Amino acid sequence: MSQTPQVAAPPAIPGAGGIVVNGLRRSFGDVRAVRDITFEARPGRVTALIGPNGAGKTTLLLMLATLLTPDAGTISVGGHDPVTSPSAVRRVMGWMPDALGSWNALSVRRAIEVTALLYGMTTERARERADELLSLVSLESLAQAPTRALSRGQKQRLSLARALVHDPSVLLLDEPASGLDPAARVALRELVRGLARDGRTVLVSSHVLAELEELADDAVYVEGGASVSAERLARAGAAARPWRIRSIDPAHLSWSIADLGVPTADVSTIGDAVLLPFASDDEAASFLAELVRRGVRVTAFAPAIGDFERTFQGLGDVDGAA
Ligand SMILES: Nc1ncnc2c1ncn2[C@@H]1O[C@H](COP(=O)(O)OP(=O)(O)OP(=O)(O)O)[C@@H](O)[C@H]1O
Repeated sequence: MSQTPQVAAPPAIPGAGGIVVNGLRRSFGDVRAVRDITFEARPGRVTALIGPNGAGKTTLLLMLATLLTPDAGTISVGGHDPVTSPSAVRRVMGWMPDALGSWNALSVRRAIEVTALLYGMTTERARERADELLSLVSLESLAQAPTRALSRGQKQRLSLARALVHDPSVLLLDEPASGLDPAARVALRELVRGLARDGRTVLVSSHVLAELEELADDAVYVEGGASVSAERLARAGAAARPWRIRSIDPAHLSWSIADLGVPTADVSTIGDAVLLPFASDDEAASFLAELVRRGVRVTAFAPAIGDFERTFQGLGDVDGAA
């Protein structure tokens, strides 16, 4: 992705790359879909947008993508305001919606070319760009297929190709991995990480937290239309999380756990692994040392859930407004 943009974007505000959102609000009639969202997504990093169903994520993305006007608050995308300078934002921003739009009759190649033409590229350059992107998202073999014939995962890849046509510096990805098979997910992760490494700002919305753990550097949590405060996040992130423990001798492991005074209610099993909650990494490390000291032959000892998931689950347990 080292293409020179074919459409020169107006100069962005120096030092104002990335996405900066402050006090954003948007209602639909009586429904306050977004009531107070504030966050920053920085260039060179992948930022996860995390929240339960109906939290306001899609409404937020639509406002960032210039497709919906906020009722209040400010937005800067790559240094431009989507409300006052929507065309400038569209030039620097690539948007991958959670479902590919129509254009059913067009071939895959043509769908990319037409997008490139809409961004003002010449016919020749649009063709070249289609070649580059078909290869990038591994759709060369389907270049002539009508887009209606694509599977869900193939449509996702075409959608990503279209979002990248104009080599944007800011990328908004809504559930990008949905429908992708495991190999395509790994390829997507590597592609997105590479795009961020090159200095782009990437904001990814997904419900699959395990996937975001491997993809994102930072996270913004949204709940009931509002971004969650740093203070609440810190409390949620401090909640105990389960660790998965395995041993060559499961009976010795179980017996030692009981002998160490762990309440039975805290112990659960998945297959041949034991799950135990620890309040901190320090507590987990001490417990492991004790197991080893007792001669338990431990083969695996690791958190069963990642940081994003622990925080997400912890938010359900801590009190207080977002
Ligand atoms: N056009 C609309 N008209 C009325 N209500 C809407 C509209 N769009 C969204 N909403 C409401 O706003 C709230 C936030 O919706 P939004 O789609 O932004 O949530 P989300 O976080 O993307 O949810 P999900 O994770 O389920 O996709 C929901 O209560 C939804 O019903």
